[in-house]
Amino acid sequence: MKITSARVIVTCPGRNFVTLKIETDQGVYGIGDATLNGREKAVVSYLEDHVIPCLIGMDPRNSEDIWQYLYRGAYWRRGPVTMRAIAAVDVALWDIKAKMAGMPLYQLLGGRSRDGVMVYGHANGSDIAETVDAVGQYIDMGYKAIRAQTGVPGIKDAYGVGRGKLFYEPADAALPSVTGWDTRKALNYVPKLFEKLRETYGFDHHLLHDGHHRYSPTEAAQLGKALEPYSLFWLEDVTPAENQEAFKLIRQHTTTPLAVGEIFNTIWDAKDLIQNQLIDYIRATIVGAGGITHLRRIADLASMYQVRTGCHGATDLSPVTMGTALHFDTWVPNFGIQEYMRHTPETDEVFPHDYRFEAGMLYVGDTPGHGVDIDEALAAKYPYKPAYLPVARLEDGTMWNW
Ligand SMILES: O=C(O)C(=O)C[C@H](O)[C@H](O)CO
Ligand SMILES: [Mg+2]
Repeated sequence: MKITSARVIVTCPGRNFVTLKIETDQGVYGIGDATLNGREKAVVSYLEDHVIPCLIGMDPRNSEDIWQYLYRGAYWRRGPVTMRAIAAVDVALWDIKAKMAGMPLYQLLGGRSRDGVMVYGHANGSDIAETVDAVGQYIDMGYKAIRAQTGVPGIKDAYGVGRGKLFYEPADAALPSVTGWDTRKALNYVPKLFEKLRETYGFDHHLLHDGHHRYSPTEAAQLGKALEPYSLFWLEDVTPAENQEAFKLIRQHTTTPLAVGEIFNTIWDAKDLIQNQLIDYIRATIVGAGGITHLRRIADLASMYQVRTGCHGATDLSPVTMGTALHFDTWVPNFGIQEYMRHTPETDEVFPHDYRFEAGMLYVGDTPGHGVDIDEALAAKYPYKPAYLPVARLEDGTMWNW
């Protein structure tokens, strides 16, 4: 069996997506997501100029060997561009393998470990009152777990406050828009949001919050401690994770569970955090961390330390990643939760899929493969539009982490 062609499809049905389609001499094809929000074209070039020429003629059944070929063979290992390109190839090859076997992908991974996948949605508002309402709407839709982000008085365009009710779409401008940050103001305000949420809705739902890499380790510890009475499911990316040692300090001071890893590319980014039991949830996902082949290694390492999975699932991860993640989540023994930001109806039309939401859970279908396709004719109607993620500055102009 041979790979006969591989093509990159770029489409913007409301936001940009990069998709790889691999075709074979047996008429079976596979689809993989390669979207890197705000830097999409870098992955397009990596795939078209440096990966696809090597793939033609290879046996698509050898997905492990092809993964190693692309990872070791590049010599320049890791990084978001390389690992997204590898992920796209890997997912397309698993899709082909599962289609050839006539099975849904989760069967090839080891079958079902659960009936459905608990997801969390994104509630946000410009202040506490609006955010409390938004959380209520998610509860009414049946969600069991909800991430809550609020605007903070005195902070311009605080992280996580969206333009739409059901999703947050930060990549919104042809050049990066400038947002603000003020740690003191956030530290004073965010605990009040969770106090109000628990007062209003009680303790039956899981609540989550994303610090989005903004706090220092000491400030992160303060926030974790202040949130303890409200029993969060997790506090995410509360400090940047390049320096994994920093989490030791946070851990000494708070029992609020910690989640990290949506920007991780490989097991090496997560290794010390996991082995030192400095986090509770690992957020690495299919498209970010080299596809199924690599993510399952991260999950296996995590399982030894009782760290559970919590795959990233923002709107910049295409339905192909969402569908594939759901197969992974349906199988992975140490599953924790899956993020689920709804895509626009236009995106759902371009990427027909068989997963479905019901009562706070997502369920995979039994279509052979990962169950997500691309309508190429429709995709062609939505040309690429440059869109950057914002940047963040402190009040005095100092550049901060967005
Ligand atoms: O979903 C989350 O937790 C995020 O932090 C979303 C990110 O800001 C988004 O994926 C960036 O592209
Ligand atoms: Mg996040």
